[in-house]
Amino acid sequence: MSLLKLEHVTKRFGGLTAVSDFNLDLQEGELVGLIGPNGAGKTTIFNLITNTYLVSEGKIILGGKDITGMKTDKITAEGIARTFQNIRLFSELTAFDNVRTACHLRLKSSVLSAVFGLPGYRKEEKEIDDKAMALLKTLDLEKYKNDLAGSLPYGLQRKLEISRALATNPKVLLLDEPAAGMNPEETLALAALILRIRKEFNLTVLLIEHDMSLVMTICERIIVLDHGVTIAHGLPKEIQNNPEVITAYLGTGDLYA
Ligand SMILES: Nc1ncnc2c1ncn2[C@@H]1O[C@H](COP(=O)(O)OP(=O)(O)OP(=O)(O)O)[C@@H](O)[C@H]1O
Repeated sequence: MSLLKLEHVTKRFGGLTAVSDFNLDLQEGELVGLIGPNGAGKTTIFNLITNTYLVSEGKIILGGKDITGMKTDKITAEGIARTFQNIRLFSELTAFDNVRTACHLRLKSSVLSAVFGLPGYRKEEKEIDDKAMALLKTLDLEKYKNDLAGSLPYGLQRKLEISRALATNPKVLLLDEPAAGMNPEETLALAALILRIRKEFNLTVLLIEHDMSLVMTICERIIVLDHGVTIAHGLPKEIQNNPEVITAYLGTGDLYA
């Protein structure tokens, strides 16, 4: 079943067309890779899906509902979560509190019940603590729960970002270069982790990644962008042998990294 659709999506920044007539039909449960050389328009697509940038043209549809132009927090509530290329954590908060704050995005109690510490609010706070702890466990981060996020090694910060994204109960998870800064061993573990959380949380995943070993191993299909234009779309094997893709990457060495 189709879960997330982008129809003829275009984004212009003044005279620059960062994304041009982009189409995507993400099926429920799929893991799709979005690749392309630097500046191809990949992160812009994430920013369009989450309405961090307003589309210039086109539509974004989630589960049959048009979410184009919807406020970013409503899009989160509709079930889309993301991580960022440049990690965005509260570096002065502990790992636990980072996940807790993300869980609060789904809090149901009113401000009034929070101010007066009413039972409903206290119950919800306890549920949030439990959920945050469970998420840290899922990502093998529980032993770092009291460490400040900013003090964690890069690879662990990336995992903490994923646990924050999961805290909002997403249907669709947008991962923006989750392997950046990871060594080959960590990247291998990340591949297993992405597959595991997809299953455990019934996720549909769109993955931006420069690490081709990761993309080619775990993605079921791949979309390739170059200068905002989709130049190829297919199975990992097809993409690896596509002459246009090889040309786009020529000189970057990324495709066979
Ligand atoms: N807010 C903005 N204002 C103006 N131009 C922008 C803005 N955001 C992105 N761009 C431009 O849009 C193009 C696509 O950028 P984008 O960050 O989406 O590429 P990318 O494929 O994610 O690249 P990378 O792999 O290096 O992260 C680039 O030319 C970039 O400079």
